[in-house]
Amino acid sequence: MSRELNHLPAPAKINLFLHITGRRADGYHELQTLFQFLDLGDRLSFRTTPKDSRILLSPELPGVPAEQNLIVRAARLLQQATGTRQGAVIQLQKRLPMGGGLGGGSSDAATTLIALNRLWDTELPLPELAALALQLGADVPVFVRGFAAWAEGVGEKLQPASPPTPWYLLLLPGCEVATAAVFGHPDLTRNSPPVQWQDYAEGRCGNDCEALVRRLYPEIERGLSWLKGLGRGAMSGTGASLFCPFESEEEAQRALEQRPEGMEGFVCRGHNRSPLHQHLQIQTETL
Ligand SMILES: C[C@@](CO)(OP(=O)(O)O)[C@H](O)COP(=O)(O)OP(=O)(O)OC[C@H]1O[C@@H](n2ccc(N)nc2=O)[C@H](O)[C@@H]1O
Ligand SMILES: Nc1ncnc2c1ncn2[C@@H]1O[C@H](COP(=O)(O)OP(=O)(O)O)[C@@H](O)[C@H]1O
Repeated sequence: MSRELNHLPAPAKINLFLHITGRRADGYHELQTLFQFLDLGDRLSFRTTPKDSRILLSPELPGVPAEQNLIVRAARLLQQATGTRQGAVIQLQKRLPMGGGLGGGSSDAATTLIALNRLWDTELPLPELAALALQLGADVPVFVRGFAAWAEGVGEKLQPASPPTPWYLLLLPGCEVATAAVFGHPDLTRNSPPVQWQDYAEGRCGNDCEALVRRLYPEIERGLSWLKGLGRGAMSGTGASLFCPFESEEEAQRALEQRPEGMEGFVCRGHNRSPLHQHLQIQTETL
């Protein structure tokens, strides 16, 4: 019999700081970062097809053929790992900008792994799902685990963390930044000394991609210099999304109304437990 899960959240993440501490022999970069979730994201609906193993996704994303979409790749990976012959019909409501440093594609993939693992009764434990997730991208495991985390390695070594959960103004300068292009740039800072939690707590951590990305993208420079005039404005991941914490929703809302012309913005809240895990009542703290 066909089973369904509808309107599941695929939340955005932000990197509260991002340091690049080295480069591995395979070209991937060693990071230190602090991930937090936002109550803003894509939505996904799933219906299983017990007698048809195809994975059907609609709508297709512009410029991303279905077989390259992380949702379809996640579903196929779970089929391969478990040997299930079931398929699924998946609907995507895309809200997060692509290449926005908010991890939208990675979060879609994680929501797919968690939803289909439940609907297909394949029952892989979360740590095993997180190991599969890493094959899809460095950012996918944190969305599977579902707790805000201090991350090291390429982003897969995760320690639960409880940073403050302020309101944020999220500002979208409207450009797409390719993660691979930033990591491949000769001018990127790649030798930050390792830091500890105390360094973050005392304001000594930033985003090592920021100087380069500001130089390459004038719109990001414009948005970030405006946000830094308001408070602790920062860039998420390799860009392009920008954020600034506020003590109240009203303050964030007032800032939103004065945002630079031509830029989209949202007021949202930071969460140390993923909205997906809250929605499905997955016990993250027992991991
Ligand atoms: C930088 C971060 C920080 O959260 O986020 P985004 O800006 O993409 O959101 C992530 O580590 C991104 O993770 P993710 O977007 O999953 O990256 P992947 O698909 O694994 O990698 C894309 C490309 O970036 C480079 N890459 C990625 C991660 C890493 N630690 N070192 C790298 O050098 C590689 O060239 C890789 O081919
Ligand atoms: N479901 C998906 N949603 C968004 N992007 C996807 C998806 N599947 C594959 N991609 C590809 O991954 C790239 C990075 O997407 P995204 O995760 O949104 O940005 P970022 O890694 O900067 O946070 C996109 O430009 C797109 O080519």
